[in-house]
Amino acid sequence: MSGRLATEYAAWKELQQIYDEQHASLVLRDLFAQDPARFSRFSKDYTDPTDPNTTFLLDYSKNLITQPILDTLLSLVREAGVERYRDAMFSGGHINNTEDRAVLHVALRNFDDFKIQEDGVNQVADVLDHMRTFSDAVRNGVWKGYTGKTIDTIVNIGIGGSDLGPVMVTEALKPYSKRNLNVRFVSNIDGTHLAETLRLCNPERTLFIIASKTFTTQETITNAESAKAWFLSTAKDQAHVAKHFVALSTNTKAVTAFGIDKDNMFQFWDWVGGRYSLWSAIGLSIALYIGYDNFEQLLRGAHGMDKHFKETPPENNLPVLLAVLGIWYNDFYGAQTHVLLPYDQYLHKFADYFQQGDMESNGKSVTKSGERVDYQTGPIIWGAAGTNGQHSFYQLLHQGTKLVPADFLAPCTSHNSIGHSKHHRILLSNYFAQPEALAFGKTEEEVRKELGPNAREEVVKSKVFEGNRPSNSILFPLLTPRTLGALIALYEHKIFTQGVIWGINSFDQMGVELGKVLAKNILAQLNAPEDVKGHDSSTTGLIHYYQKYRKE
Ligand SMILES: O=P(O)(O)OC[C@H]1O[C@](O)(CO)[C@@H](O)[C@@H]1O
Repeated sequence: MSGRLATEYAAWKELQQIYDEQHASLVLRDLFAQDPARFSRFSKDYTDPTDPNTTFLLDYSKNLITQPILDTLLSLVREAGVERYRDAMFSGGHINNTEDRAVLHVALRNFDDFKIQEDGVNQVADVLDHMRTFSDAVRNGVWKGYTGKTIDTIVNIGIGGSDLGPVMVTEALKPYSKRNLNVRFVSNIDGTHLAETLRLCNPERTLFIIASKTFTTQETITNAESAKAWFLSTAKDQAHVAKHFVALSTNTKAVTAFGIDKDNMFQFWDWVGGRYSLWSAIGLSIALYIGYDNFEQLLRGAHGMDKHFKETPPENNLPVLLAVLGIWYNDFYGAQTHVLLPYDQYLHKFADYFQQGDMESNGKSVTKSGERVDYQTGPIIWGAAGTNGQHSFYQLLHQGTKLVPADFLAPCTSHNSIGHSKHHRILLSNYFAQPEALAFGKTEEEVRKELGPNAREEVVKSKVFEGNRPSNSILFPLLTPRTLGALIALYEHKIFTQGVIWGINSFDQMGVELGKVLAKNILAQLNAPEDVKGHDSSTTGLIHYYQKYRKE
């Protein structure tokens, strides 16, 4: 167990010194002017080691780095033992030290390549087989509802990692779906989410997937109970539940207590973290929606990236490069956030997904050995699909006072070539233009030249773009299941690498517990004003106000 403070590393101290001495002179305009080979120096073509057709380009030349800075960042990787930790993860080491668990989402997409020893790993193939058989049966119409009709709607009930991955991937891979099968997601405990979804469902033709690793999550279990009540209000007979409810969980006892047949349960294991679980049985809604073969392609794409991450030295290792660039801004430039900007409508949930993936993993302030960090850890992740973001928050990205490192992602070819790809050409012209504008800006001199000698001073100043705002660009031929798998795994391993450098445990989520406990206590006090006890005056006042105005 490492858990060393990152500030103790020699490379960290060196980076601080480099930042102090050089940051004022790290100007992208100059760096590009000085080095005509900057793009080829700081970009990499990725080719899946298991499939030459899965490729993408990572251009990281528009970052505030020089080769010596990058070398020092990579020394930090070596000093922090990233490679050792990576190997420990891949071999089933209990790197989730607070919960004493292995971290083996890589075993879910391994296809017998890496040798991994851990209970349950030898069952992965069986669960995948179960998923294949079941999803084929539903998609082919062999699996029927209680009145003999085929299934036309899947409703996944789950939250957090049991929701966000399937939501993101089913949106991203919509072109691969069988269009006569709808997939819907209910996550929020707010009854509106379930009610509005059920309005769109026919109980005779709806399959509910109850997705919960623990099968104790209040939101999911409450939504599942209400969905079952809704179903039984039409189906009447409890025996019909078996044809319309399946469970994805590690908790067999709770699943059977809920009334779901053991045969209709898809198993996974405690070494699969919720936010890393879309590759497991939690991906059943994905397999149902896009077909098992496409789901397997997604897994294979992720496996290719796993192999790259495991076998490539840091200087050519794409997740490692993204990780250290993030650290450079987060810890030395003081950037608080990182924005994900996919120029692909199908990826419109990508940032939402990695909000949990990154922030639940690296939003920690003590090291693995329990020491308070004296530096910044995980950034705030946010974003939106281009070009919508441009008409919303890009003003701040270009001219605001905050530094927001950005990742731009786009496919060279769209799945929808309407207008002879006119839309896509316009979209991509923006994808190319925005990082350029962020990096190189527009000088006062350029503005004056453009506006002429009579321009008002305040107008001139307002039109200046300082530039020097860093970004990465990721460009891929087409958004396929395999490419998406690779991209997700790229970011997963970036998060892993950063967590190791910061010395934190990226695989627990203690920070979500306190609110849950307080809510449970408050729920028992909501009936009468005299029950409201043990709170501060603000919380008490808020609950009293609610009690005065609520209607059942
Ligand atoms: O799958 P479960 O056990 O219902 O948990 C759902 C989510 O709740 C959390 O534990 C906390 O938000 C997440 O890590 C997890 O993805």
